[in-house]
Amino acid sequence: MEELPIEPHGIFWQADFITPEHEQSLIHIFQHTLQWPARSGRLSLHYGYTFDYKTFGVDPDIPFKEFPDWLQPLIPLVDGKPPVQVCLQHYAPGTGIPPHVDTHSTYDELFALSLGAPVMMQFRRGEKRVEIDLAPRSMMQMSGDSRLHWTHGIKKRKTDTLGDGTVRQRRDRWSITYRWLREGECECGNEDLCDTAQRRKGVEREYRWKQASETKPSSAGEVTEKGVH
Ligand SMILES: O=C(O)CCC(=O)C(=O)O
Ligand SMILES: [Fe+2]
Repeated sequence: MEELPIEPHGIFWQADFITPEHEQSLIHIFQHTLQWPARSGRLSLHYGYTFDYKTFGVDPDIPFKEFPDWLQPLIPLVDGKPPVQVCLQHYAPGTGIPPHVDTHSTYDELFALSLGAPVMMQFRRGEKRVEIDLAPRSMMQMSGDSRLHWTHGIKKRKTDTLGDGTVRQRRDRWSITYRWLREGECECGNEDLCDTAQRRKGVEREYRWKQASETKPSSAGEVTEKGVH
């Protein structure tokens, strides 16, 4: 894979990860053999451990689901290891995914394979916005800054405007995201985006407040002030 020479840093790319024929056979399976949830919006099917939308981690109560036959040849290995969690998503035209970072504390490596129609993904950091055209059959890896310090999302809309001003209609798109579990804690320290940094900040805040109230019984005004910071 090659790193894209852009900001955000850390996006690695492999065009044509599979052939158009292979892609068509997968889309046929997605459309005709899989049971999708009966609702509108972005739809997800989970393999391996299941993503838990309450904790944004893996759901410990749902047993590991074996990867189906069609998924086996599409599994990337990191240091020889397959992902623990694979999510197939269907985006009908007009659907998207809100800007987010995949949970720092739970996941380490992150890959995404795009199938079907292309779509623009937006990366954001502060005021910065970078649009990346996710071409079908491309495999993307988000690592480093792109993984930890920028959010990524897909706007809910029916068209995308390309760099040259062309307006492109959205069509059905599928993505397969692959996640590996993090060993140890995330040390990125980004208090806006990292749940580990946020937890540590919370622990420290509570600890300081507790220490202050234990060692120096103070007026209600002071306690309130310490509680806020
Ligand atoms: O659809 C994609 O390419 C990416 C989806 C995504 O960001 C996610 O599932 O966390
Ligand atoms: Fe994501």
